[in-house]
Amino acid sequence: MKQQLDQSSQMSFDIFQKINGHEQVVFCNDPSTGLQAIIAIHDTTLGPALGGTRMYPYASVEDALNDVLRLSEGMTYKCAAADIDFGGGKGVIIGDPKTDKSPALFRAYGQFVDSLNGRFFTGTDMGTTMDDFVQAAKETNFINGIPEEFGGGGDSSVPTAQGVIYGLRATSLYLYGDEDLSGKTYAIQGLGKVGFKVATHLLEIGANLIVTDINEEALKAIEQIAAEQKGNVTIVGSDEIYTAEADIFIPCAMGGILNDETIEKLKVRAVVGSANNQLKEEHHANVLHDKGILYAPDYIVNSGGLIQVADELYGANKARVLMKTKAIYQSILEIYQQSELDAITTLEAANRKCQERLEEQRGRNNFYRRQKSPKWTFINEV
Ligand SMILES: NC(=O)C1=CN([C@@H]2O[C@H](COP(=O)(O)OP(=O)(O)OC[C@H]3O[C@@H](n4cnc5c(N)ncnc54)[C@H](O)[C@@H]3O)[C@@H](O)[C@H]2O)C=CC1
Ligand SMILES: O=C(O)CCC(=O)C(=O)O
Repeated sequence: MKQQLDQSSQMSFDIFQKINGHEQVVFCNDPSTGLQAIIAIHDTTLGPALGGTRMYPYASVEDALNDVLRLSEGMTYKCAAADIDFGGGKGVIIGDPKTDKSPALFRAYGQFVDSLNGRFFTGTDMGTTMDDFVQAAKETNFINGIPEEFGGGGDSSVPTAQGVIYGLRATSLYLYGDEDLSGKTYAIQGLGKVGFKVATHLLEIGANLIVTDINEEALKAIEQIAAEQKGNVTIVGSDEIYTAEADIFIPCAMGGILNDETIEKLKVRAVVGSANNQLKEEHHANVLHDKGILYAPDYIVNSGGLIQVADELYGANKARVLMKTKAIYQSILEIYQQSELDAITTLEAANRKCQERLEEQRGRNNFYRRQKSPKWTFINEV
């Protein structure tokens, strides 16, 4: 017995070390549906936690935990940067989205979300779709980004993709003195919900694309659109995307793709994409900076989806969503300018801005309670 107690106290210690900086981490286990999920709530200084739920065939529980911890922390910064009264949270479901999904699994997940009683709101992310969350929404009200006919604000990847386009325009203005995106070449990694919309828009305006995806159907679909529009698309392998001769690299798949190995290969002038946690580690922002590659902080570029789902919780308003999404353009430009002025990386410039907002608000309410709904601070600005 003694030995068992010692072991368990050792384990608790390790877990608490690992989740240090997070308020709450919930392990969700439902053997009958096969659901194994982790929900992480990083910081509710600004309001209840908000963040999508990812489904991915993680190689280990530790990988899943690492991912959800980092993603939820990113959401705290994303909310602060977008001036949204929500905090950082995220969910991950361990499983293959192609083979392990079922309506029952998402209903079981919905029950776990409901058990948090409003401390965590969630919806789609990589590997999950609106249909999945229509199932989850049968069990809880704390779901967003579902179709309008089910009471949601619709597909959040639409404003996310719009935000990426605004980020690209700001980058183009900063680098080339002209925000026009046509005629340039873009390397896109991932043609899913966000990447496909970005690619389609760029083709429509006459840009050249170099694309990669592990999903053959997505590649065929973009080829077809290019053929219809007489656009220029080159398909490359997963590794070749890093050596693509392009103006801007647009990562729209998984995180950690900007690392020692890949940055070395990059031939682009800037990186502007939707993928969360693009930098493998924070110091990779310096590696990019030293190489003269402009990095648009991911959590600012990809905040369009968050802007929409946060708005939805107060009654969806498309004009307000578009207005706030457009602000990504100005935010990105300001971050580039601040980084140049202070001779710091763009990531540091963005982080400083977020830390200031968090500090300013910390005294107000440092632990969200459901009885105290956050107040919408953004009134009649449309
Ligand atoms: N959907 C949204 O509104 C938001 C998405 N994001 C982030 O943007 C990224 C993309 O999200 P979604 O488009 O929603 O996901 P998705 O699951 O719809 O699309 C991801 C695409 O990447 C492809 N992919 C996966 N591994 C790959 C690899 N090794 N090489 C090339 N392609 C690969 C997949 O086949 C898929 O087509 C994720 O990192 C997500 O967290 C961030 C903010 C909001
Ligand atoms: O886009 C969403 O649906 C929610 C926000 C989110 O999870 C994200 O920005 O990563």
